[in-house]
Amino acid sequence: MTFKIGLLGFGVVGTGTAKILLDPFGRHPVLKEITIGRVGVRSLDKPREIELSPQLLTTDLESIVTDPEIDIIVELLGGLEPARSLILKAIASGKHVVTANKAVIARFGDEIYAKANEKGVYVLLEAAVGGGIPVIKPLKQSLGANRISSIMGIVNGTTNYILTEMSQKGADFSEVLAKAQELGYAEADPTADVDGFDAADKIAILASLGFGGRVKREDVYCEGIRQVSAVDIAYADRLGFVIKLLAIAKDTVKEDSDTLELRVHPTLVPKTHPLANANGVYNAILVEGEPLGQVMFYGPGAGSGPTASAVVSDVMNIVGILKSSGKTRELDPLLSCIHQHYCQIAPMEDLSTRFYARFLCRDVPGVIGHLGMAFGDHGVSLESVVQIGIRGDLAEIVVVTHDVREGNFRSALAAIESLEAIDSIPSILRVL
Ligand SMILES: NC(=O)C1=CN([C@@H]2O[C@H](COP(=O)(O)OP(=O)(O)OC[C@H]3O[C@@H](n4cnc5c(N)ncnc54)[C@H](OP(=O)(O)O)[C@@H]3O)[C@@H](O)[C@H]2O)C=CC1
Ligand SMILES: N[C@@H](CC=O)C(=O)O
Ligand code: NA
Repeated sequence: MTFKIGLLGFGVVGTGTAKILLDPFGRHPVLKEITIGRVGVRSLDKPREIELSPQLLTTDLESIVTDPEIDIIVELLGGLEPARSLILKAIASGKHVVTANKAVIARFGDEIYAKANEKGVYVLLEAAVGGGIPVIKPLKQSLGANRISSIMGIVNGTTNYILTEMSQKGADFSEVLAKAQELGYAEADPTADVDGFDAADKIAILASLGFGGRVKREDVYCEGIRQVSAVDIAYADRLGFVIKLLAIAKDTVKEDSDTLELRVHPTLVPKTHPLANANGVYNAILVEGEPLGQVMFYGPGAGSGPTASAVVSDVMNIVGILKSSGKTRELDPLLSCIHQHYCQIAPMEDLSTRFYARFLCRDVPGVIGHLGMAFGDHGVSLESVVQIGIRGDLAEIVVVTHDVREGNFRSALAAIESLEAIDSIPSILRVL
């Protein structure tokens, strides 16, 4: 039996996917039954890493998703359109879909899965989060017996690569970003990586799987890494932390409500924490549930081969189902998506966390006292106050707070900003 896939996109991940499919020796035998039927690209003239028969390549992507010969559509275009419309057309034509496109799923997942369920087809997305790390399928299947209380991790390879190079080699932000683009880690528009949008897409997807409800993408609070400076990386290091872009989804069960914290931001992570040692393009996702406790998924979060590994595993899963149960059976509820309700998201001002803040102060007597008083007035207690340096004619003061309600911390900052001794507050970061 042979199963034909229609590949939409033949870039970094599309090429990696074709490489695996064209070289099945030593891999799972089911791969020998999968062939590439058509490949959709934007430009037919572009030089390609792999030579495919020219008849396979087309710029008419619609003809691929409606081709009766194709069993599975693999969407590796990126971006919102035409990816969304092509996925919907593929579903309407009765095709199963595999996608690596977190941007589309995080925004249009409800529409896509509603149509897929109506049509009785699968839409699998292992490559969309954590690249090559198996995390979607474990969340859907292997961890299904648990009550998940938190999912927290490093889910963007590009920014982790940038932060690692900055902190370990003192590298310059834009040079490292260019290198990440060269290595095929970054999105077509790297703003999605740098400003945290890609990580926000991914945590929206993970939260939906872990907490069993739909998540509106716009509900994810999101800060990127642009404001992380070499100065803060160095202070963090002295204080025993590394700075990581964390994506966090946490159940905050209170007496009368069950809400989720949902956020992406650079975070000071204690060097002893398991997430602190995921460096470079590696991702790490720490899931906590009852009764399991903690489990961590770790591995390459981006790049051609690792991401293609996840794409092809999804294709194989669908082929396995098609081989064993034919095309007419009901969808497996552990592989499909059946959520109906939307998760309630807690407002950021109610978040309780530690903060790191760096102040530039006029070196007048008693400035630390003024800072301490302003914090105290708003119920913010300080874990450490470190007056470390002099920058020009200004004193640089770094504080780390105890856990504090974000709303209180922001009110304290507003009061501090108006103090005569305060020149500016160049950085505010959360601490794990
Ligand atoms: N790169 C990575 O490490 C990872 C990527 N992903 C996701 O995988 C997907 C693909 O990413 P990646 O391979 O890096 O992207 P690339 O930019 O390398 O490749 C995109 C491919 O899609 C084709 N394409 C894009 N738009 C159109 C269009 N409008 N019409 C026809 N063809 C089009 C391009 O054609 P042409 O070649 O002619 O330009 C190219 O072949 C994205 O959703 C990304 O988020 C997920 C995990 C990791
Ligand atoms: N641009 C993304 C690619 C994988 O999802 C990243 O850097 O993680
Ligand atoms: Na994955």
